[in-house]
Amino acid sequence: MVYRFEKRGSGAVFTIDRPEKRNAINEEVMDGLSAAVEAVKEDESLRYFAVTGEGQSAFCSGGDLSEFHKLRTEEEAAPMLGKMADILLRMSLLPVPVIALIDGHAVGGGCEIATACDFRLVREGVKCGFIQGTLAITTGWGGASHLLTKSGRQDTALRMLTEARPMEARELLESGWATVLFPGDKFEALDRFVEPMERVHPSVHRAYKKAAVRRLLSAGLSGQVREEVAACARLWEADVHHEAVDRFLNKKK
Ligand SMILES: CC[C@@H](C(=O)O)C(=O)SCCNC(=O)CCNC(=O)[C@H](O)C(C)(C)COP(=O)(O)OP(=O)(O)OC[C@H]1O[C@@H](n2cnc3c(N)ncnc32)[C@H](O)[C@@H]1OP(=O)(O)O
Repeated sequence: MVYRFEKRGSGAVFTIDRPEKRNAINEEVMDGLSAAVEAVKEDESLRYFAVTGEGQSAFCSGGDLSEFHKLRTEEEAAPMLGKMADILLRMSLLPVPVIALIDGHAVGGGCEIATACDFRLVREGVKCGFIQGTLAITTGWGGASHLLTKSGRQDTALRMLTEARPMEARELLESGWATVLFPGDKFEALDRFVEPMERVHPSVHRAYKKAAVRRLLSAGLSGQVREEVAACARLWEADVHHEAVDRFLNKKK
């Protein structure tokens, strides 16, 4: 199994379990996350949903380039991008707070998954970034739309996207992307984070989350995500993108 979905205390945790691939996302992980999102949506006993990655090397390294490199054209890339963008959109609209528990680097689509969450708990020393630009593509899973919709400062958000570099944890906190930084064990950090929430009746969380969802939808998030998928698919088929992915996949050969 390349993922785990488990209840934990008052919440549920989805763990991407491909540490040897730095928790890169393939179709099987996508299907697992999609099913987990549906299960959380239907389970009224849950107070939160957390997403994390196995091990401390990576939260998630984005799309599995060895698998998705087979997609060559705009028409081939668009369904894969659209599928994950839809899963992340549904995750962001869940009726409970959604938490990214980031214990290792989050790059590319990994950074998009984290951005689609309501909160980002980042271990000190970890780096996160929208590095897609180094592969001559934009974000294709809706990450830029989530970032630009939720971010207080458009200049900060655009800088993160256009510089396309992994950022230090301290910088991520200062930019407002990271909610908190934590030292040490990720589940202790998660428990510390949810403990004050657990003193409040869950119906209050659900009511506030509904207000947050209304704000996202009234800002036109769904349509922006669709446009983002299409823009990434157009760039995907260019030689400059395929050459950059070849360089990554062949770097040790
Ligand atoms: C497709 C959607 C698109 C989007 O819409 O956002 C994307 O996500 S584009 C993908 C962006 N991701 C990348 O460019 C890959 C980034 N990976 C890294 O920068 C590094 O791997 C890391 C996450 C910083 C970790 O570095 P390190 O600990 O030094 O590990 P290695 O680089 O040696 O990797 C170990 C192993 O894992 C393979 N790997 C890593 N990431 C991916 C990936 N995204 N897809 C496929 N495989 C990946 C890497 O090739 C190594 O394999 P072996 O050489 O066989 O051990």
